Amino acid sequence: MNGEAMVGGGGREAAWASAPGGTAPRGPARGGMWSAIRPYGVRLVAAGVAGVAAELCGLGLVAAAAWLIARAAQQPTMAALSLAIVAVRGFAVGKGALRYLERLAGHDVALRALAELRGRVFDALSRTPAGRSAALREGDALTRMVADVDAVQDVLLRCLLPAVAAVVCGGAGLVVCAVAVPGAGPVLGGGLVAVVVLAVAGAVAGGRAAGRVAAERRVLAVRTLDVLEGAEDLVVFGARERFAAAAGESARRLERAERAVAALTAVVSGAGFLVQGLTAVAVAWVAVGAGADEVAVAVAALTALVAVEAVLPLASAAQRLREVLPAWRRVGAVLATPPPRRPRCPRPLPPGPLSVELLGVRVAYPAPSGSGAGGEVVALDGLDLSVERGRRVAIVGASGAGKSTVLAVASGEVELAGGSVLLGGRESSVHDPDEVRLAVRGLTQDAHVFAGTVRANLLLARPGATEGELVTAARRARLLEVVEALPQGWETVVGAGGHGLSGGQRQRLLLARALLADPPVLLLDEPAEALDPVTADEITRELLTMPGGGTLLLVTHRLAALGHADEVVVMERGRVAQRGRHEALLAVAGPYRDLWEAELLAA
Ligand SMILES: Nc1ncnc2c1ncn2[C@@H]1O[C@H](COP(=O)(O)OP(=O)(O)OP(=O)(O)O)[C@@H](O)[C@H]1O
Repeated sequence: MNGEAMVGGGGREAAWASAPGGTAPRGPARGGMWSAIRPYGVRLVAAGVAGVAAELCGLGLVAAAAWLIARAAQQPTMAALSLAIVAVRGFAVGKGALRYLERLAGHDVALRALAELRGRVFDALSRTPAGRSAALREGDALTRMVADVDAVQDVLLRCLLPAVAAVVCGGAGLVVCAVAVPGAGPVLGGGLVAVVVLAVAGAVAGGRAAGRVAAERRVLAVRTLDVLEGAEDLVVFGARERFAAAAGESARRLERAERAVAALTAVVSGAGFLVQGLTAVAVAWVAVGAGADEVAVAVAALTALVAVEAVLPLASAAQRLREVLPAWRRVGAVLATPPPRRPRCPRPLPPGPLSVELLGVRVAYPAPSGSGAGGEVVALDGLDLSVERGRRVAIVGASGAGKSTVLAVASGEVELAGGSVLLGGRESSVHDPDEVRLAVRGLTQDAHVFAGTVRANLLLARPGATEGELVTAARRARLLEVVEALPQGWETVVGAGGHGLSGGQRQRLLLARALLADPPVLLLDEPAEALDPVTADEITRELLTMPGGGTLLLVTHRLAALGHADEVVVMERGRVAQRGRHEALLAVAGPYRDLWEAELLAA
């Protein structure tokens, strides 16, 4: 989690004044995918109408042309043909123009809806609770963001619009055919039903293959990301070939699954053309048998040909729908992430440092997928912890004891499975979540260095900071000596993720940024982790003794400087095992003394 909360859903928020319970969810309206498309409903209907009209023009063109050719063979006067000639020209021009309009309006809607949807998915991913975000932000999330969201375009352009046009045009063809030769109507009806059955059968048969394609794509995305992001580690550990081979195997499995889908598509299309030809022949045969004249026979047969052709896209639409439905559902699931709840009348936080109280807090993360553990990992198990305003408290404990989760709970970044959090004496839920996020923040383990100058990275925390404040924060974080040694000082440009800085320099920059923010509750998660022990202890001492500042919750593995902390909290398996002053804790046998002795031994 990034304590700086760079990403938020503010731009797309909707007021949910009618939500019950005094609080209202914040963010985009629920309703998932359709709510992103609904604003463009008029354009979508226009695209549908244009598509239907284009198909009808095509039908009219063939029917009028058939009539014209057959009638011309009877050598009537020119006047008897003039209307049909105009109609043929009109239908031909109309078909082209309307098809163009349909494509224009359809793609316009699809692209607008995609842009809207991408923003919403991005918002939803950014507010996904910590437990779930770990899985979502991997390669799988990348697939969802890109391929799954793109699939929505296909639902509109390749499923919905062709299906509407097919149904209307098939029905119109049936009417024209039945008017030309009444007995031919049921024959054409039979052909149309056969195509619909073929479409459904193709979609059902292709469902499993489409599911395999989607699953293989996901696996390939995750493996590709592993190979790209972990390239250096893979080379160091000599595992590059193995990982590349696994990614290659994934790509081959995807290819096989896609071939299966393509083969089925070819079979369904071939069968569709066969039905089309047979239907036209059968209609002509029935028309001749019914004693219709050659004009009616030509009109009925060619209309049947076009009507079935118009319905043929149903097969590919149904198959594509089967393929994109899982993507549609996955994006829907991401969008269904409940937005943080915001009180109807948020209470302002009191000024100055705030007290923090965690009462019976329980936090459970879903067990990592693929771990085989199933269920959940309990990170905090009924934790009670109160920190008075302005106090500087160190939180220590073995790895996995729940220290970082305590910080995430205090800043409201993680969902509680039980208990409550009080800030400044009031339930934190009565405050605006954005205000809480600004008031309770600092340095998290996965804080990010942005591409830009060192100065810009620091000012991100407090754009209005003076040069003096900048220098003080940098000095406290031992960043000043780093800045002075850089070629362009504060204006030195660093790459995304701190590229161009050493691990320790990056850590100092992130700490300086957190100190510059100077919030009412400062959270620092292992701020000196990447530094040598002497500097780490110096910085810890500085953080615990610096004048001013807010309430401090400092997670650390270094105990040497904790004599300066107002209190040390020792955590074990999601609970507070011990708490008190450093000296008092050392005086009794217990986990703190064990940690201390382990540190001495390591030193
Ligand atoms: N996103 C997550 N998904 C699943 N489990 C998680 C997640 N984050 C933390 N956990 C689990 O919750 C427990 C507490 O994690 P936490 O990060 O709070 O421990 P910690 O004391 O800060 O550890 P460390 O000192 O190693 O940073 C651990 O068992 C961890 O595996």
